[in-house]
Amino acid sequence: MSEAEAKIRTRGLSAWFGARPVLRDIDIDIDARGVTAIIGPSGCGKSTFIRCINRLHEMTRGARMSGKILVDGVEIQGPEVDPVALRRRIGMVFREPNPFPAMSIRDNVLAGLILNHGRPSRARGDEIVEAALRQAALWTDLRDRLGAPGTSLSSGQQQRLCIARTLALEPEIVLMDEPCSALDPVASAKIEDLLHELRERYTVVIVTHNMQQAARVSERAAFFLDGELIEYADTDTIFTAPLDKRTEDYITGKFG
Ligand SMILES: Nc1ncnc2c1ncn2[C@@H]1O[C@H](COP(=O)(O)OP(=O)(O)OP(=O)(O)O)[C@@H](O)[C@H]1O
Repeated sequence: MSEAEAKIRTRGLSAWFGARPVLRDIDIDIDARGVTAIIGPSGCGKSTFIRCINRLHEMTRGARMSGKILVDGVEIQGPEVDPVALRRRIGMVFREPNPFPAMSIRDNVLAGLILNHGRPSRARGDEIVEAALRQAALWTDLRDRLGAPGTSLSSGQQQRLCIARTLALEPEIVLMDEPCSALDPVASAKIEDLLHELRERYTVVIVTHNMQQAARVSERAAFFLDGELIEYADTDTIFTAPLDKRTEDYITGKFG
């Protein structure tokens, strides 16, 4: 993987909560487009890693990071980078579906845009809502009830609505933190199907504790342990011929 091609590059990325180190010296290059899975046992720093990439980590009291994160070769921590603008380019989907309860489905999709740029015209809003719901595979189901509350949907639909809300901002990178952990297997399968579509257009980085899911949805996988990046390779290699014994022990279920 050449450095010039990497969409996201970290060099010596370390992170702390208070005095406690949770990421140590992570160097990784993530190519544009496709899905990269971040795997590893609970507490190994997976969420912290992706929260550094969109500068959410630094919003936590007492949390800090050092090292470099580059997106398209440009450092994202510099004082000249506006974290809010950065988060439009680097969207995030969280574990629990979190649509805004007081808002309609339509306004939920537009929420990020309204916050950033004000309410678009009716016609432009319609276009954005349709495009985002289509990408989230919700348009056919929801086109006739866009005025209903976002919370009237099933939890799987709510999570896809949150994905639509992220996509409405036309991000380049989509970070997902265990997006299926609150969903049943059928709803999880729908999100996985969606990932197969999104990989064509976006650079997706997904944290998952589900090995089968990582194997199904990702092209590349990074195994973290105790805040360190132990191994990073194409997903087939990680699952069939890992180089590091610790990766092998983890993927074969010996710990974690
Ligand atoms: N807000 C916080 N304050 C203090 N420590 C935290 C905070 N959030 C996470 N940690 C600690 O930092 C370490 C890394 O957490 P992180 O959530 O990044 O791990 P993870 O691999 O995503 O874990 P899990 O799979 O359980 O979510 C853990 O030991 C966790 O307890």
